[in-house]
Amino acid sequence: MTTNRVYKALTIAGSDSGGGAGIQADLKTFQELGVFGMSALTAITAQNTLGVQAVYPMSTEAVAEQLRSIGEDIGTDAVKTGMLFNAEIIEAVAAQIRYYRWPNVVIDPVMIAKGGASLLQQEAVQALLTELLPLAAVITPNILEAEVLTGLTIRSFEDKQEAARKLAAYGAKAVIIKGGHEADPVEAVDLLYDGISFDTFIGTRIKTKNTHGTGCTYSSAIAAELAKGSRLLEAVQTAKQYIQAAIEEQLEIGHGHGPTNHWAYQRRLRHQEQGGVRTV
Ligand SMILES: Nc1ncnc2c1ncn2[C@@H]1O[C@H](COP(=O)(O)OP(=O)(O)O)[C@@H](O)[C@H]1O
Ligand SMILES: Cc1ncc(COP(=O)(O)OP(=O)(O)O)c(N)n1
Repeated sequence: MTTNRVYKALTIAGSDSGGGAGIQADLKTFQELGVFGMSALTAITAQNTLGVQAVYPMSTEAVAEQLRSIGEDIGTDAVKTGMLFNAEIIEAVAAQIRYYRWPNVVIDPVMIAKGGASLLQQEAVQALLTELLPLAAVITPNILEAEVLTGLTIRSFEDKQEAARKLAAYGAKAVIIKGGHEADPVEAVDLLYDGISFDTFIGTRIKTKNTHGTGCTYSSAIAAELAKGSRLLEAVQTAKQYIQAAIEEQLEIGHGHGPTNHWAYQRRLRHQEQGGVRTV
């Protein structure tokens, strides 16, 4: 009997009852990319495609205890953090990551949901910068999050480069400034800085309102690929392909901003393997 090596990834994030973002999006992404997914819940949100109706944060004890359960028994090959909500949870998460020396920490600095609900208290920004960034293999802010974290106004490519350098100075090994919210009607461009040089990842911009959970999905895909042993550049390349497929093959779910499609990426790979012959 042969036993295959199982790669594991842990998401530390909030629950989205509508299934589009948060822990639900993260676990779907891990599964699709062939990684065993685990979770530690930081908050429960009552949420759907129309917005966030309520937020119920977990106690720091509950968050720390979930992480201990994983650390004492299972371990992980990568960690992704999403909604962390307050400074106390951030400190508890950082302490456990340090204690268990978990590798491949991907930080998605979730702040505000699409409808405007706050998923991170303003006073927690400093804790994110000083406690979590030094542990990060990569941090993946969108433009607004990069502005809040750096205090810069980001308008140009040079602004994005400056923001990335500033975030790397906090100790993050790499920074990706995502371009999903930019005005470019043709391309969605993400900028990667690894502390030495810059790379861009270019996707075709899809005109759609169904982009709920794109940031969660993208950062989880990076974490899953790192868990399997990919280098950061390859991991981001795969994540970009995953998110492109997940946005392009839209799902019509709910009445607002619909979710990403987690079936799309593997379907495309199968299609390519079959020499372009599409099976239903
Ligand atoms: N309309 C779109 N078309 C193609 N790619 C997109 C679109 N919107 C976002 N993306 C991509 O999805 C990923 C997540 O980015 P973004 O939406 O900016 O994150 P967030 O959900 O954190 O705001 C990035 O790779 C970004 O370029
Ligand atoms: C529980 C929870 N976590 C994170 C988010 C934000 O997800 P994101 O991928 O940034 O997508 P939008 O909120 O922009 O749709 C969330 N909404 N809920």
